Amino acid sequence: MWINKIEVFHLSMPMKFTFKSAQALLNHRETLVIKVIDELGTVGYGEVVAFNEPFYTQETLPDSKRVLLNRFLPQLLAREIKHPFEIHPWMDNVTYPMATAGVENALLDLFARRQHQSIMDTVFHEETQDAIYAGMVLGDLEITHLLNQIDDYLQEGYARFKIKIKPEDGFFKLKCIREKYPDLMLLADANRSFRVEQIPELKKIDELGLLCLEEPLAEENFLAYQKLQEQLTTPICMDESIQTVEDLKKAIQFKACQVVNIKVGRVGGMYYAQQMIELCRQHHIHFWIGSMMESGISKILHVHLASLKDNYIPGDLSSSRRYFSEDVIQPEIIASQGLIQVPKGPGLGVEIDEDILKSLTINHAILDRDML
Ligand SMILES: O=C(O)CCC(=O)c1ccccc1C(=O)O
Ligand SMILES: [Mg+2]
Repeated sequence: MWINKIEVFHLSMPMKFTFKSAQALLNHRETLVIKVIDELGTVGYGEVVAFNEPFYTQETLPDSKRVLLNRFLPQLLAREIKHPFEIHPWMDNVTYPMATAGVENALLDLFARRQHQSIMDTVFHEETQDAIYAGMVLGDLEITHLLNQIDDYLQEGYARFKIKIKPEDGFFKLKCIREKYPDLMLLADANRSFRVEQIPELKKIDELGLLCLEEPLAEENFLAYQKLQEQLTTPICMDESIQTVEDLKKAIQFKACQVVNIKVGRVGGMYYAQQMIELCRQHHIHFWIGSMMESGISKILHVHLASLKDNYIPGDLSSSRRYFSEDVIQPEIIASQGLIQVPKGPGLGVEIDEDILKSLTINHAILDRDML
């Protein structure tokens, strides 16, 4: 197939509240939506989920946008493609995993639509669930607010909660939650905020029966993680510490973690996400699906991935309305009684509302094969 036209929509989505983690404050979300159109007029969408600031990983949205418009997208228009994964040898997934993933995801959506297949059926050849359990992520909130939010979302049907923590009060908050809800499915994400001297705090957290502890250490070496995992019963979960398949192999070799949070953008696309899932399966590492406060285009892809039957826990996947007052996909994502339906149609299985997409766009670029 040939890609004849590519559109890049730079979105700015106002958030309904300010999200706070150990590393960042976020009150609006910018991403890039990539729309690809082939010679038959088939359309596919993908999203580049880099943040404006490098608080999570190194790639920033201005970097992704520059490399896409100057290099990746003109190169894509210039070659025939038999399968979306063919882009990986020449797109730089180490420096620009999120840009690469956005392009690959758009091509996969298009490719699957061409084949009249769901995006999961084009990549994985296995049975999947029709619905998945939703999971709520709560930022670093003041304790009474945090407990109230848990009450509210429990009533809405959410059963799994992830709390963003920092060294100063992470144990205190988790202990309060545990006292009120002894059986809650609970995990914590420290986003690399604990220094090695603060390991005693992590040992206290270890007593609270968490499903896993995500990215506890500021230390970026797997030996430190190995030593920590030896001292903890709670499984350590890696997120931003694993960006490439090589990183995952190293983490396995070091026994640095027992669990991996998979996000398609962070790892450079479904091609790598699938390789990582297979590696996890071979080495008895648990995996589950994260999220990045993105629009429905990337989030619904993660809903699809979370439909693999051996996910360790429900993902960071909640209703579109949790963060945004409107979503660019139709139907939007709805967690009802704690469940999200997995779309069945071709590609991502959802339609894009171009009116909403355009209303959220702050910059729009069009590349055409005729212009090469
Ligand atoms: O999308 C969500 O619901 C929040 C998920 C989350 O915690 C997160 C969101 C953006 C960047 C990094 C992370 C993370 O898991 O560390
Ligand atoms: Mg995380």
